Amino acid sequence: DSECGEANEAENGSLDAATTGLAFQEEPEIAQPNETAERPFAGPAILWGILSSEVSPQAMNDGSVNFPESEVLDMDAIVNIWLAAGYDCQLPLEETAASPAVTDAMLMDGGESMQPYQSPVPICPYLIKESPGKGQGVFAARHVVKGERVLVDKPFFVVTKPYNARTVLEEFERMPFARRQQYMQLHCPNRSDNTNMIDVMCIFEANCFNIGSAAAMFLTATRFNHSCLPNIYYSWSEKRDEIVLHSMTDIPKGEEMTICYGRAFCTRDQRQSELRIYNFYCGCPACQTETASGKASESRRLVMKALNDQIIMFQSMLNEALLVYGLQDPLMPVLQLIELIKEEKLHGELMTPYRDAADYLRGRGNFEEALTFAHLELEEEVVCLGNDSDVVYKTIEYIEGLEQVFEKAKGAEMQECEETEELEPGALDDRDNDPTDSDAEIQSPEQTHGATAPEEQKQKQKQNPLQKQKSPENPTPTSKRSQSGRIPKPNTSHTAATVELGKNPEGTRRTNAKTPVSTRAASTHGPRVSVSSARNE
Ligand SMILES: C[S@@+](CC[C@H](N)C(=O)[O-])C[C@H]1O[C@@H](n2cnc3c(N)ncnc32)[C@H](O)[C@@H]1O
Repeated sequence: DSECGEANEAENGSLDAATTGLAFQEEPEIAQPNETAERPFAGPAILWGILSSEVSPQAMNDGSVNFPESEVLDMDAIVNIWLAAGYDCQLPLEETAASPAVTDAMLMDGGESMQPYQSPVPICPYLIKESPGKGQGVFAARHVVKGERVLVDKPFFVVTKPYNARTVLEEFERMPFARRQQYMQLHCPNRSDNTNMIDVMCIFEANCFNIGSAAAMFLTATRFNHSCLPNIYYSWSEKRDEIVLHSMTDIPKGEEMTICYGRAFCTRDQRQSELRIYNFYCGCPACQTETASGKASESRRLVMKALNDQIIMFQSMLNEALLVYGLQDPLMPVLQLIELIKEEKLHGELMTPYRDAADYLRGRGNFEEALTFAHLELEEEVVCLGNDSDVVYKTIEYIEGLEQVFEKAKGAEMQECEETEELEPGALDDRDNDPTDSDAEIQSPEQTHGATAPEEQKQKQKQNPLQKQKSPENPTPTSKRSQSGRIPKPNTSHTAATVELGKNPEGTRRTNAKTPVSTRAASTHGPRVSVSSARNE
């Protein structure tokens, strides 16, 4: 039996050739594992121990095994041995160490000191077992800390999109027999007794992940069940050709680890309808709308959806259009969305609005607050994607860019202050009292977009020669308090800011694409994968 423990009901190899037009070649049985192999050790060490009998159990146990560079293991052999031996991660496990974090060093050298990800506890954090009413599921085999890399999985079956039954079956047919066996052992919500072709498609639909231009299946990642309040974030690394799963919160030993198959910013009915293709009804706390907490979640998500739509609309509008229509400050829905996401504990959804806030503030010339949000984004990314992620590198670059413009702006302001002081001693004091200079003051939308009409702005500048129009090209530091020259520490209580739509340095990242791929993060932190029917894309 395989790790899933699920009987392979279908008769492998008997795919109906007459129906599919595909020949189905029998291949030799998979290799049996070493009967004498013990199983007191975890993960790769077990496999390496099986394949290399010279390693002492003690060395494997205390982590002193050095896997020789020359020993490149054949992944197929590993998987077959692993599965045939029935190994999983049900091991005596220790409690845990600290969560990975963004270090000052990482920020100081622009990411050069970033190391390959290392698990705080070198013991497999999960086990796969029956999850009542859901088939198999993945559970915490020990206490898992926030930000741990729970799993890295390579696809074993990939079909280019758009796919159809024929292309899926053709790819299926190309796989070696042992792989087809593994495929057939994956979860099939409606397994038929004799029509394997239908089972192949049913398994595909229930288990495939969108990975950019393709849909892919994984042996272990597919075992994660869904929750609308997930504790695991998954991302697809194009470069490394693997799916990476991280814990978004601390997960106590024994708790199920879940991912979100669909969109987060929508109502229960919308979510349930999107999940229909997986043939189950989600009973997570957010879907139990008859309870008080379910009701609260439902109202939050309704507002989140509205805010998200509003942000998408703002991002597609030009500054001028916002001014003409006198629409509200576009930062406000972003800040509200951030607060609701935090209340709802949808941690994986924070990265995009944090960047949105940073972009808006940067566009406004408020670099200090932009930096604060960029740091918050970075922290979330390290938790959800790992400190070796390309996205993290890019965010560090973004922060560096922001720091540079911030420094430049401070230099310009200092120079201007000096010049003005020479001309008009005492002008600085006036400036400090000038109400138009407060970056921490909230202004109403009318104040932002109405009262600061070009004529009036000119007038203000006349009155106050120190105040420049805030724009990325002609930036003005936010206040004298922000001139410490240090990277501001993240501060979540943001009340600031009059902003205008800034130029998003990475282009428009929000999409309204009809896809179950969650929210707008797709192109920011993506390609974001989703267990979903790739045909929807
Ligand atoms: C990708 S698989 C997940 C692993 C699967 N449970 C297994 O046994 O391998 C998706 C299937 O798991 C089941 N499932 C996932 N999340 C569920 C949930 N929250 N409640 C009930 N069933 C769920 C559904 O049958 C769905 O089609």
